[in-house]
Amino acid sequence: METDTISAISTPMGEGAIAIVRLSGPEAVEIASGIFKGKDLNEVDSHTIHYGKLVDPRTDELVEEVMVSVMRAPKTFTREDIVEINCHGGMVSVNRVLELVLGNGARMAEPGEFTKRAFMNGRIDLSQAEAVMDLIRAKTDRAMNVAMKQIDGRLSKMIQDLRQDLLQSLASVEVNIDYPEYDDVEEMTNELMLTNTKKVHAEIERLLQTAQQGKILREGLGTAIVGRPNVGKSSLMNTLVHENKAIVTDVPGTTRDVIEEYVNVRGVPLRLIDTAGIRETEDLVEKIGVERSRQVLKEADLILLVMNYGDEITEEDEKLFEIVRDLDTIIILNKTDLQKKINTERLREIAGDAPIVSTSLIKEEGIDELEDSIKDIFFEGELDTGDMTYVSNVRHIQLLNQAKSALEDAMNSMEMGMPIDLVQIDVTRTWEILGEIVGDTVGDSLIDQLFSQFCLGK
Ligand SMILES: Nc1nc2c(c(=O)[nH]1)N(C=O)[C@@H](CNc1ccc(C(=O)N[C@@H](CCC(=O)O)C(=O)O)cc1)CN2
Ligand SMILES: Nc1nc2c(ncn2[C@@H]2O[C@H](COP(=O)(O)OP(=O)(O)OP(=O)(O)O)[C@@H](O)[C@H]2O)c(=O)[nH]1
Ligand SMILES: [Mg+2]
Repeated sequence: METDTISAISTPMGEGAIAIVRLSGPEAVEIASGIFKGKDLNEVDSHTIHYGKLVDPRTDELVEEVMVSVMRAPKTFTREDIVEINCHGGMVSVNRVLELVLGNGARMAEPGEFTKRAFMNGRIDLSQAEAVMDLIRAKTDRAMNVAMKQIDGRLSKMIQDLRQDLLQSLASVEVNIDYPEYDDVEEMTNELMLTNTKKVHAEIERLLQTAQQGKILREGLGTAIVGRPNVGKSSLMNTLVHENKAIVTDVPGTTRDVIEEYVNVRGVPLRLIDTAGIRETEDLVEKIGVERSRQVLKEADLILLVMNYGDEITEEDEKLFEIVRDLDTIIILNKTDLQKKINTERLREIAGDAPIVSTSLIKEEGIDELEDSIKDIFFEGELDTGDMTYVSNVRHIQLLNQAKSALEDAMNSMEMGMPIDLVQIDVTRTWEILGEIVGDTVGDSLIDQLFSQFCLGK
């Protein structure tokens, strides 16, 4: 248990209706009581909220009018005593309250220190703590659902079950080493070890398969809108986000900067990127234009390549098609309300396997079809029930990959008939690596580093 009492502003910096200064630690109630006028907070029931005024005990000066919640350990977020001071949500007011608390025995909390205490005191494990952060950063409903399930401990339970399986086979090896005279024990041990490692290996592979989708759910499917100037890229952006985010004019070259927006299309979280049209100016086209879009294209998970129905296919278009050849691409044939000038046979040829969707953004036609094909690309036809456990955290993915290869070492050793104690080493290593995901076998420096990425006051 930590001995000091920490405090921080737990609401966003800025003007708001209410702001919260949170305290956690053994002195939390005592400190709050010392600056609170109204009643003795030491005497109130746990999980109750109280109206009163804050005064500076040294000067007797009135500081703020507040509501104070008192929550006693262990049934709290940190498992320590927690006091939350709800003050008027102004920058000056909330900072004054924080200063008052810090001047009366609390220490300024480090970023993520409340959640770190919840972890240290065993209320949540490391992957759950990380999910708290993911939840805050979630940009879409789906990303939030993934985080919520992880907070709920689903991934943790799966990992702990796998570790339990490994531990069981390790234990049986110990029995075998203790009683080497029983031949059948040795056989059973090897048998059990092999089935267990295979089972755990398969499960890790399955989890890793969810990782790609999980990462996209968390960060959004990076979707670049590209095409020549004036084809309707910004119009497409605005249509998909249902808002006029990007400026649309009939002047080619309207969009100068890359514009990013998060949007949910049929349950697929997209991070939409509107790019500047590739200009036809001779050297710019060759160098900066193509280079810049190449850069955006390289980082994108999905390309929306917009073409003009009322215009011929140009050299720039052909170049763009070459660049996107091996990427997930949807061709959007826009401005179908115009007189047809595009050679659709040629378009079909250069499009390769990419689906072509015809739209008239100005007439709001073809948008349903476009949304459908985005969904199809993401789910590749099969819609999941949303009941899966996703791995979405880069650190977890790395550890799962390490665990997988350690298990493969163990399986290879067994197949080659190596002594069981060699196998034991790899299986133990796997058990430890999996332990790092939930935080059972991690070092202090990693823990400090992880929590330091959290928000202040969390
Ligand atoms: N005002 C306020 N709102 C908040 C939080 C907070 O700290 N303060 N939270 C902070 O992030 C989130 C809620 N998360 C919480 C998670 C666990 C416990 C907690 O007390 N858990 C106890 C059991 C509680 C009970 O069953 O009565 C425990 O697990 O032991 C509290 C808040 C979101 N809203
Ligand atoms: N006729 C017609 N005009 C359209 C359609 N979609 C967009 N436009 C018009 O085409 C012009 C260019 O649209 P933008 O969305 O700004 O095109 P852009 O590709 O972002 O252009 P840059 O940013 O300059 O590269 C605007 O005047 C739009 O109103 C369409 O389906 N049919
Ligand atoms: Mg534009």
